[in-house]
Amino acid sequence: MITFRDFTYAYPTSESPVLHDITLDVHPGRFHGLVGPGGSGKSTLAMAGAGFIPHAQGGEYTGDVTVDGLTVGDTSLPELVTRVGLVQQDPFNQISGARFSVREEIAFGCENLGTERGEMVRRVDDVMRMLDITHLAERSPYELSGGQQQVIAVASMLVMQPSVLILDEPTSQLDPAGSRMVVEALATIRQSGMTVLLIEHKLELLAEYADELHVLTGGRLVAEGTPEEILTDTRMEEWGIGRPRFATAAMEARREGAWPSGRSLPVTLDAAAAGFRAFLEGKR
Ligand SMILES: Nc1ncnc2c1ncn2[C@@H]1O[C@H](COP(=O)(O)OP(=O)(O)OP(=O)(O)O)[C@@H](O)[C@H]1O
Repeated sequence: MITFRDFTYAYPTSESPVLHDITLDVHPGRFHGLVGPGGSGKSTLAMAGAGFIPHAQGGEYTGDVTVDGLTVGDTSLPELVTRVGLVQQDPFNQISGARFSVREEIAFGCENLGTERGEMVRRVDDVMRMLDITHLAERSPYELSGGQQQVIAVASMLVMQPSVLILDEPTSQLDPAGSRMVVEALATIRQSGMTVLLIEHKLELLAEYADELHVLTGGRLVAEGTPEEILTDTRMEEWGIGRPRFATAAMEARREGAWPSGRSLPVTLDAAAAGFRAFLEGKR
């Protein structure tokens, strides 16, 4: 579990705080999504959750962040790394450089944690299967595409089985099928009790898989709720986030009188199809 309590933070070179009064609970076994326009502070919040802020970045903060009850500011990074994994935005920066093959790269974190060898091999195989990268096992991580490196970065964190996993746009270089596979794997893995916080611009995927969404604009949390509540919020355009295509299509239809009256806007393809079907049935 991660908690933020009245957390305000400024980088060493910032003139004013980048995050303001963040109070947020990310619960075990729940899949939380974080959305916000560019520059709203999402990556900063991710780094604060993983302890890179303040330990690696420095800066000034007030308030608290805790991971599994440990106050991040008072806990060393090596201690935090055993509990919380961060998949950063640029996968290339996350490759250790210390290993030759994808299999060894994925195992690297477990080796550092001292995981027993048989257990480590089993976990690496499981994660590669889950993310459909078994065929890349003997390749060098450096000769892979950006999208493949992103999947390797996710695998390298999942294999350590942290109690909290924070991912900063892990699908930005992936095609729709690859993106869905990664987000689906996160939704599956959280059922084992892992806490997941995903920063993601692909709203349709959040609509389908997340339990709860948080909206960050200008360094402030301005809304939270279910995907249905957040993604159909009339302020989504004003916040610079947009909305799922299915909600936009239904809004257009509603303006034309072609959406069942009183029915809420859909955020998934299935909900949109059901709405249009209900409208057509009502016409018969
Ligand atoms: N190392 C840094 N030092 C000073 N300011 C920074 C640093 N990193 C980010 N910022 C500033 O903090 C603010 C929030 O940036 P952040 O990267 O957290 O936003 P973001 O929502 O993740 O953006 P994006 O979606 O574009 O990745 C921005 O104004 C950015 O310029």
